[in-house]
Amino acid sequence: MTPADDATPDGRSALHPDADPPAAVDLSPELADALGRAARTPTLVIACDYDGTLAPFVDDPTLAVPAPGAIDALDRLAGLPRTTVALLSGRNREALARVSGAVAPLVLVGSHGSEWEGGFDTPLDDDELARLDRVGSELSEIVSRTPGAHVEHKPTAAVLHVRPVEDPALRQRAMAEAMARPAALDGVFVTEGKNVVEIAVREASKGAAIERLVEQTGAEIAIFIGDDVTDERGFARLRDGDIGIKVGDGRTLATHRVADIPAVVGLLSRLAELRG
Ligand SMILES: O=P(O)(O)OC[C@H]1O[C@H](O[C@H]2O[C@H](CO)[C@@H](O)[C@H](O)[C@H]2O)[C@H](O)[C@@H](O)[C@@H]1O
Repeated sequence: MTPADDATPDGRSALHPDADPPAAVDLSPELADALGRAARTPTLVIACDYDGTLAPFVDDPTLAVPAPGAIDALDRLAGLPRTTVALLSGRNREALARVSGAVAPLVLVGSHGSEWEGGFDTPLDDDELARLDRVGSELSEIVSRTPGAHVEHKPTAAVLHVRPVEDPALRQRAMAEAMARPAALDGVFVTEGKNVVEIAVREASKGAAIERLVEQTGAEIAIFIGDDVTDERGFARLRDGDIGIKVGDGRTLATHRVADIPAVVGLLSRLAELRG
């Protein structure tokens, strides 16, 4: 099925009719203050990670739809003056568009910040293509011996997924083999995420993507919300006065934290009310 096959007349995917927004959420006083400041700033960028931030984790990445109210809150914000809202994901851009159902004016940035509306700034050269092919083959060989595992192929990376592998020993073995072999090749960039090892032939950073959004818009404040280790590269590049929000547990460079995805939807809705 192509993206157009399941599109509704407004261009949004029929996979995700938006549901009612969640109940109001309790925010820390510090985060409530920060949102107030963001609401009053003339030009604002809001960048959100996707999986684990707007969409709950599921075994099949093609079925990871947004939480109820998430896209609605982002749409409300994106409809406000001088407010740029981006989905900033490790997924390739086409997959991000399909699962999220997000359409313009929401900005979609894929492949950990390196894939924009016009594609990649520079296409892969022959060496990179050959390396990507080898990484994909080696991961496929590991998958052939690991029931439940699968490989996700992206324009600049291949990803080993082990979330559906029931046996923890097999899961661990597959991850270890990926780290010992394709991830150890010269010229690859490795990211260990939640039940995934991603092996890319191009380096990408969500931090650089946030900086690009800020540069394009002249935003005084950028908000970045994310849950995974890859999102730390985004938090690390925020400026004084920007607002980093970590979702869930774990060490982080973010200045604020919320418990879960419903809290993300709640804070986005609150921000839309304050700025609207
Ligand atoms: O940067 P993100 O938007 O958070 O994307 C990170 C990776 O997300 C996807 O994998 C994760 O979600 C899957 C679906 O819920 C889950 O099965 C997997 O275990 C998670 O790691 C996506 O498939 C990857 O390509 C992204 O890099």
